[in-house]
Amino acid sequence: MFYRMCRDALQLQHPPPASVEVRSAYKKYSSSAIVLRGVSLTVRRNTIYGLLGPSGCGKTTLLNCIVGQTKLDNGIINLESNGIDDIGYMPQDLCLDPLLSIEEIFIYFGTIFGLSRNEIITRYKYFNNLFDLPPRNMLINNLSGGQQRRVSLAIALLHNPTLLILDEPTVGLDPILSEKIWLHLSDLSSEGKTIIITTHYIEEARRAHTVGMMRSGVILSEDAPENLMKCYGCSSLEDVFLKLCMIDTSKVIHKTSLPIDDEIQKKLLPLDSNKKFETRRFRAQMLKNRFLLWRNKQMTYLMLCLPVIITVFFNMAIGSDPKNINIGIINEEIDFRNCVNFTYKHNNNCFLDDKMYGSCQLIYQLNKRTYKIKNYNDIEDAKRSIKKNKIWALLRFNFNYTESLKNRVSTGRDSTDDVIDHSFLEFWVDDSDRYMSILIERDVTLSLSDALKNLVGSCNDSLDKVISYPIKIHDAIYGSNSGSFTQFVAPGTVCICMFFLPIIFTTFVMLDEQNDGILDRVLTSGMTYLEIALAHSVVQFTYICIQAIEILIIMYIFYGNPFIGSVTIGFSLLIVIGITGMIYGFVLALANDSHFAAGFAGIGSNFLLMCACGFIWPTQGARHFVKYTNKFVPITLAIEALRGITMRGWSFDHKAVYMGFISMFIWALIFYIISYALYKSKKGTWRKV
Ligand SMILES: Nc1ncnc2c1ncn2[C@@H]1O[C@H](COP(=O)(O)OP(=O)(O)OP(=O)(O)O)[C@@H](O)[C@H]1O
Repeated sequence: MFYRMCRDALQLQHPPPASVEVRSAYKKYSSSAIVLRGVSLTVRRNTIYGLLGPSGCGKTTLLNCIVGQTKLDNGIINLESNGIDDIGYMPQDLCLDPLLSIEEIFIYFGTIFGLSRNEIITRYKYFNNLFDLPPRNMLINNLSGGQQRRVSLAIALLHNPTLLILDEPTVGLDPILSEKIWLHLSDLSSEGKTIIITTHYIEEARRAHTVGMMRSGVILSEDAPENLMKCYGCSSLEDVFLKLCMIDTSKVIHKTSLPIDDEIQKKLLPLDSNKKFETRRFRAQMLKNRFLLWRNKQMTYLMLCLPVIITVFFNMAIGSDPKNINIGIINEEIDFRNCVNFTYKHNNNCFLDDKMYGSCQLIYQLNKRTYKIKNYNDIEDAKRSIKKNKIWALLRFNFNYTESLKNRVSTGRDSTDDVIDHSFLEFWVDDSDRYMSILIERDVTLSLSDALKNLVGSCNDSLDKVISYPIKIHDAIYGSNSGSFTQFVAPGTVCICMFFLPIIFTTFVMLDEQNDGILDRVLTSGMTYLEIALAHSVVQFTYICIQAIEILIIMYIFYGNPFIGSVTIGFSLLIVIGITGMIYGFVLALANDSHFAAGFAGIGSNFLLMCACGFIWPTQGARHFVKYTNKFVPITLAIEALRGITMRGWSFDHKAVYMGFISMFIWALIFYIISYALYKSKKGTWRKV
């Protein structure tokens, strides 16, 4: 009561109009974290308003609400300023990109606010003089805490805004510099600026025109410092604050529910009415990207080298048949060391007339296919060797193997059971590695076929035909008859590379943006998520094009994998895949708050995708529901399309090719919708809470 009378007596007759008005502001982060409990304050035009209060009382939350970064649950905020460019906000933390230099930070924020390069340089020189800034080429990361705060303050003042909101600008600074800052703020207020400043140093706030004392989410008192001291009969603001706390604590602390009157914010705050896209801000973001690419050369090299490394390693490691495989032989018809004494090759000999051994012929053919032969006498001993992985397979020739073959060939269907039995080659294999066992079986069968051809030699023509398989294999319609596994997997590898690399880059770059409040500060400067995403897309698109060219050159020119279709269509498909991967990267960045979680989600989803997309195994071989759903997995149809383009020369008019494109467009659209929905639902850094 006494205070009110005293205040009324001291009140100015015609106070300046309000520049910022907050009425009954309520904000809670959760039911147990009510931070603002009906804050009301008035900041007069061209004055300095010192917002004082202990740590955690809600000062930063209130400032965030004023700049529009955080939304009130209840209450009204009225700002005199028209647009976001009218506000200069210095957050409590640094919130500046640590990898940029001071000069680059000035250029970045200056461009956001539409300053010309000359204006930026002039402003830099001015602040350099005023705040004694470090050399302009120094990285933010390498500055001391005090130097960082000075740069941060200079950035908030850079575009000469009418309303300045400064969250503890003097914390940690030496007294001379704090003094300089306060003097400068006083000059600014007399030049027509309005300033809200928070500080822990209560006495420092004596220089403010008005002081608001805040505790537990309410303003306990608000007046000129000298009025407060006079009315409360104190000699310092510290004492006033102590007195206020003792008077009001009980009233304030227990007031936890929201007010009944539901007056909500009606007037749009500058951030809300900000345009979604402005060329100057897009240009600023592009500049920042360029600075960061230049600074972060390691990342740039990695993005350019990774496709090359993956493609080279793929061609070196995958698809070639294994060589020098150990195979055991039990040869009962002749000591295999003596094979060299007998005719191996087709020498116009006929095994019906000459002394030739079928076992020796087969060993010769296996040697030609680089198999290493190990001799065994005992079958159990040889099987033990298979179990110990010393040999992969075992072949056993009966003591009269060649003789039985001769009889079988000569007597045909009249051959006895013994003859038939002894003419069989016995074969055991280690099937724990299915691909190896298939290869060995194939090679043994082919070697046997070649060995038989040599054995019959020039016996007579019909015999040659009788012993060969009853099939005529003509030239392949697509591909070659001797196509390798590499050629089958190459399109899948290319598509996965083109899909996966943009996912990693986009996810990590977009998550980096939100690190340490950097995004918050930039958004508060007016930048929008759309501008950031578009500027990133330009960089990513450039990478996608370069990566596609690298991969095509290495996979199809350097390593000579078949590519008989249109290069333009193949290249376009890779670009579409890359763009879809990029949009999926946005989804991961929006769906996860940390690099760690996004990394897991990215690697996990890609692993699933690789299993189902037919990259390593034909989709027709999938089982159960995967068989019916794998074509709906991203890039399955794109891989089929690329295989059609490269191996079969198909063009756009072929269903497989246009379906590959259509499927990628649909997935891009789905990812876009998901990322948009995530963005809309996102609270915190990306959107206002
Ligand atoms: N995003 C959030 N979610 C939940 N609680 C939050 C969030 N941000 C702030 N708080 C809580 O709100 C309270 C007020 O925080 P705020 O940062 O506004 O205080 P402050 O007065 O600025 O403190 P200081 O001077 O230490 O910066 C704190 O208890 C804090 O833990």
